Amino acid sequence: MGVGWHDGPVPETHHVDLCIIGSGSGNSIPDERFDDWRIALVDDGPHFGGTCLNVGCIPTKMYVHPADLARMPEHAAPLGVDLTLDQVHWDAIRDRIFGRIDPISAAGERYRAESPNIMLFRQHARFVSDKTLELADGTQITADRFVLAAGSRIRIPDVPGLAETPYETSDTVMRLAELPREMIIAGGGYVAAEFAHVFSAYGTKVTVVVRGDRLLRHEDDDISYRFTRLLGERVDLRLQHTLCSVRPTATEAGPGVSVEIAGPDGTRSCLTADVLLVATGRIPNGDLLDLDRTGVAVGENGYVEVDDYQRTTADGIFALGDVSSHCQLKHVANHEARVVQYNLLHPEAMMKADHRFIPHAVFSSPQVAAVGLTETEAMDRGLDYVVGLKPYADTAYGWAMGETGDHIVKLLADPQTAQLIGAHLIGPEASSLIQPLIQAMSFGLRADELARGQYWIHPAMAEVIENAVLALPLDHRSPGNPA
Ligand SMILES: Cc1cc2nc3c(=O)[nH]c(=O)nc-3n(C[C@H](O)[C@H](O)[C@H](O)COP(=O)(O)OP(=O)(O)OC[C@H]3O[C@@H](n4cnc5c(N)ncnc54)[C@H](O)[C@@H]3O)c2cc1C
Ligand SMILES: NC(=O)c1ccc[n+]([C@@H]2O[C@H](COP(=O)([O-])OP(=O)(O)OC[C@H]3O[C@@H](n4cnc5c(N)ncnc54)[C@H](O)[C@@H]3O)[C@@H](O)[C@H]2O)c1
Repeated sequence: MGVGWHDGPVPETHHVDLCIIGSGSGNSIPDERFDDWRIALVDDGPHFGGTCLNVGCIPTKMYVHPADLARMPEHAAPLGVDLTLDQVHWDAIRDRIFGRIDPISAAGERYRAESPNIMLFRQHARFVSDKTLELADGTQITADRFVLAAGSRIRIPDVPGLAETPYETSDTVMRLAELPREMIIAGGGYVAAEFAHVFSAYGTKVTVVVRGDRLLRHEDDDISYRFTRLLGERVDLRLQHTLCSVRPTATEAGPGVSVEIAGPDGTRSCLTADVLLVATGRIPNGDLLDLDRTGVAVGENGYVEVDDYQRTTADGIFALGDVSSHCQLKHVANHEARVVQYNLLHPEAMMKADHRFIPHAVFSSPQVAAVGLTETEAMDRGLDYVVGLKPYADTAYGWAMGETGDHIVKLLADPQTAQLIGAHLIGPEASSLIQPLIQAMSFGLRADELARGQYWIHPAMAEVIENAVLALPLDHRSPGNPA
């Protein structure tokens, strides 16, 4: 049986047409067009269906919506409406979310297990030789084609004491038995921004420890500094602080954590809480697959290298999603899964993935959404660009909502071609409002056409997009159009 990494009886061997590693986005590949393919689907996760469904996009946003509701009294009071938040029922929120998600995951697993042409293996897999995969129980799978959809896992920082201290991650924090009274969040990215909103809205006292001078440092400066200031009004932000050490504590109230942090001048201080949430990024899972044994090259920071067709450096092996994409976003993994699916079915006429305009959104409060270049990136590239900026407060719907000027839409455009090159939003419904801007960039619509070539419903919130486009110093006259 060759180079096994297990002890035990002689294992089984299977040959299939296609082997998919990862039941997240990889699971969307087999449809009825693959009914005459023999397929092996391998996943080692505790829940079938990958990150987005079980511990990612879907449950987090199901936590965000009740958090937005819990903040309604704050939003309503300045408008003359007194609301009171009586209580947040953590167990009811949690059980609604997982009462919905867990059966979907289980049904998905059952469906695949019962599919006549699919063998489902719920084990860890790694390559032992060219196009030969070995599972934890020693089963070997050879395949004509492989799809690596193995995702990413949480990066745990090397902090003294952390390994000996109970802590939470995004994989675990959503299933806590009780709402924490106090929480320390380490990190200043997506996960920190979203959970700081969720838990503080539910009533947890949240402290966020961030290495840099702001959260969401990859956003445009006008957005990230604004977001940091606004979140700082609701939670205790320790900017420019590093984690020195962590240790478990026990008080009358129960077990907890003590975290020593150091500020920019080296001054040390101590934070305590009942829960520590580590939110310091994710690393791709390629390193756990022994990819060198099958000729798959791994590039910078451990991401599997792929070409425009999602092909790895090994013939017949494709990769998609977090294992190969620096973006680590579900809509990117979904797009790439569609590309891989097409290319498996059409090997003679493959299609390319489209990575030109990848948007993202942070579902915090306020929401943040962006696509394209930040102003700093445009400057660094030496591009000629113009800026259009509009506060929500300058639009009729902004007046209705009592907007004060904190929330903005900022656009960058090329003054020669009038093409948008970047869009950055912070404010209500940013994740939805950005869509016409993504559309304009994707289809090459000029900014002046976008503003004046269609009706914008008055006085809807989307007028802030229209007005931001009109604020770009371009010639917006376009005869014969609705406006
Ligand atoms: C808290 C959180 C919130 C998020 N929110 C959003 C959001 O709002 N919007 C958004 O676009 N993205 C969001 N994301 C990111 C998104 O979830 C991921 O980009 C996406 O799920 C990645 O999909 P994938 O198919 O590449 O990998 P996954 O869905 O992670 O699937 C990989 C699967 O492969 C299995 N696996 C890995 N290695 C092996 C192996 N060697 N053998 C067997 N099985 C293996 C894993 O167990 C896993 O089930 C969020 C992520 C997190 C953590
Ligand atoms: N709305 C969304 O689309 C969404 C939501 C959540 C997560 N995600 C995805 O999940 C990924 C993981 O999210 P995340 O917030 O964990 O990662 P992130 O990359 O967004 O942020 C990581 C943060 O941790 C900090 N950090 C890294 N190492 C550290 C260390 N040793 N000590 C202290 N701080 C450290 C970084 O400076 C950064 O602030 C994201 O990259 C994103 O793609 C997306």
